[in-house]
This record gives sequence, C-alpha cells and structure tokens, in this order.
Amino acid sequence: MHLEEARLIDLEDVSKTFRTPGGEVHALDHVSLRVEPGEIFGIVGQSGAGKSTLIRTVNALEKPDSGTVTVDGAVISQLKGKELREARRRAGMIFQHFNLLSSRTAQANVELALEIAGTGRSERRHRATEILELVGLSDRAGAYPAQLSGGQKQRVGIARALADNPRVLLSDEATSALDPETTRSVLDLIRRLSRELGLTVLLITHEMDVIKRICDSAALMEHGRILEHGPMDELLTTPGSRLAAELFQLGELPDSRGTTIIDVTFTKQTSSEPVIARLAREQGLDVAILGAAMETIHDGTQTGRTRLEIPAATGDQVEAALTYLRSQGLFVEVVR
Ligand SMILES: Nc1ncnc2c1ncn2[C@@H]1O[C@H](COP(=O)(O)OP(=O)(O)OP(=O)(O)O)[C@@H](O)[C@H]1O
Repeated sequence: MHLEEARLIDLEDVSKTFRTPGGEVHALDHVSLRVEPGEIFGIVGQSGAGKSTLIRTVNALEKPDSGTVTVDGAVISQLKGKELREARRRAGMIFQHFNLLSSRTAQANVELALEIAGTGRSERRHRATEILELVGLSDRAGAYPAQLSGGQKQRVGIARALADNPRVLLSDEATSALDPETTRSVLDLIRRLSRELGLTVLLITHEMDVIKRICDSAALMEHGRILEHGPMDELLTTPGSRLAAELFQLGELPDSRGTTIIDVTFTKQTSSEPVIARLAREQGLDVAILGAAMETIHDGTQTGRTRLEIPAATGDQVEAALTYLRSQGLFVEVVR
C-alpha cells in the first residue's frame, strides 16, 4: 500500500489545552491515533473526555497546540487559507442535530454543500439527485427539514456530507438524537456507504451500542487521553480490557462460594453455546451460565461474552476446562 494512503487519518502526539476561568483543561493530552483506509473507527468516552475536540482537529475547526494531524495525505494542522479550505473538502461531517437549513428543501441542502465548493449549477443538481438516491431519499428530495423524520434528516445530512466526494466521513454523535430502530438503520447506512464508496469513517459517540454495531476499530478516551485502542477483535480478547468489559457488560460477581468464575469471549468465528454444552458433557462439569452479553454484528456473526461458574472442583478439572475452551478458539479469563 502506498505510504500516503496508509495515513488517511493520522494524529501524532496531539495536545490541546484550554485556558478557562477555572484553570487549564487538557482536552487532548498527547493523543496519537491512526485510522486505516476504509475502516470505521469509533471513539467512545464520557462527556468531557475530549472526543469533540479530537474530531474538530481532524476537520481543522480546532488547531492543536502541538502535534500533527494528517488527513488523506495533507498535514491539515499546518495548512492555512486556500490550501486549508481545499484540504477540508477531503472530509465531510455529520452532526447530532443534523444542522440542516430549515428554509431549504432536502435537495437544496445537499446542493448548498456543492455551491460552497464552487460546483456549477447543473452538476450540483445532478450530483445531489444521485447522492439522495444513494441514501434512499429520492422521494423526499422536495421536502423541507420540518417535514422529515429524524432518520430522514440524518440521511440528508449524510448526503450533504458526501456530496463533494470526500474520502473521509466524520460523525459527531450522529445517532444520539434518534430512537434505537432509526439509529440502527442510519448506522447500517453508514456501514454500507463506507463499503461501497471506500469511505473511511471516524465517529465519536458515548453509546457503546454504536461501537458494537458498526466499528472495525475503537478507542476509549478519558481526560484527554486514549486509554485503549485497536481492532475490535483484539480489544475483546485483551486481558483486562476496560472497553471490552464496558461493551459486553456481565454484571456484578456473585458472593464467593468456592467456585471458579471465568469470562469467555467469542468473536465472529464461533458461538459459545455448543462449546459450553460440550464442556459440561465431556468434562462432566455442572457449569452454570451467570451472564451473557451478545451482539449480532454487521456481517450477521455473533460476538460477545459469557460468564461461567465452574463448580468447586479440583485444580486439574478447572485447568482441563480452560484448556478445552481455549482449544475451541475461545478467549478465556479467570475472573475469580
Ligand atoms: N472552547 C473551549 N473552551 C474551554 N474549554 C473547552 C472548550 N472546548 C472544550 N473544552 C473543555 O475541554 C474538555 C473536553 O471537551 P470535549 O467537548 O472535547 O469533550 P467530549 O468528550 O466531546 O464531551 P461531550 O460529549 O460532552 O461534548 C472539557 O472539559 C471541555 O469543557
């Protein structure tokens, strides 16, 4: 792969401090992050973690105090004037509250993005029609935002963001104002567009479900720092991963009763149920399922965690059970 292509979104040692009456706030504290071409990368974290500041450095709405931000080969954090405006066109952005102009139809909202980019009138019309079709809104092109549902408004937002053919889509809590079903359909649309157009997507969210549903990779942010990041499969099988535990919550541990408790993580390739049944049968163990958190992800496969309790048994029996589960390709952590 060409070197520049491999650096589609690349933050290197980026810091940003705000001086407020209450003191200094380190919104970004030496953040380094790389998003691979074509992947959907989610950043999750509590309010105030620094997510918005991070995404704002990627479309140059915020200038870092130090470090570099590269987008599609351009070091966006160092550009000015015309060059900066040009580079900004490489990334489209969607927002929680859609940010559509209420006085313009869906079609005219999409065309506005192209007008600003200097595209001619007939080309604007053609492109807006094309992209509205791609997001499934052809029949609503003449509707005003007030006549559209939340999901439809976000589809217009997506069409507007992609009208100028950017290679990167930035999403700032794009589904936070939508109900769960609409959220799923908008996320699925983003996933489809990412695959069809080869789009790289960087999204920020405080919702773990968003990460589970569409992300290839994710990062956990806290106090301006990235605590963990990586491909989802790797995160889920990292011992002690906070992100994995938060993504697939298994609840509190029961009171100690001399048993062994293990968390079994299964990713795409396998489902845990038949394996657990076989474990009970073949090893003669009366295994109890204490909790399970599963998600059917975008490609229809299941990912999740199961918490098992193995009855008071000899060390050898527990060891044999762990060996068996691991031999089935499952990731196993002894919790207690
Ligand atoms: N322009 C600003 N001036 C002063 N402080 C700011 C500014 N922008 C952000 N901050 C502070 O920087 C920290 C990170 O804010 P940021 O908005 O990036 O977090 P966030 O994770 O996106 O949270 P939220 O989801 O609530 O927006 C917060 O403490 C915030 O108050």
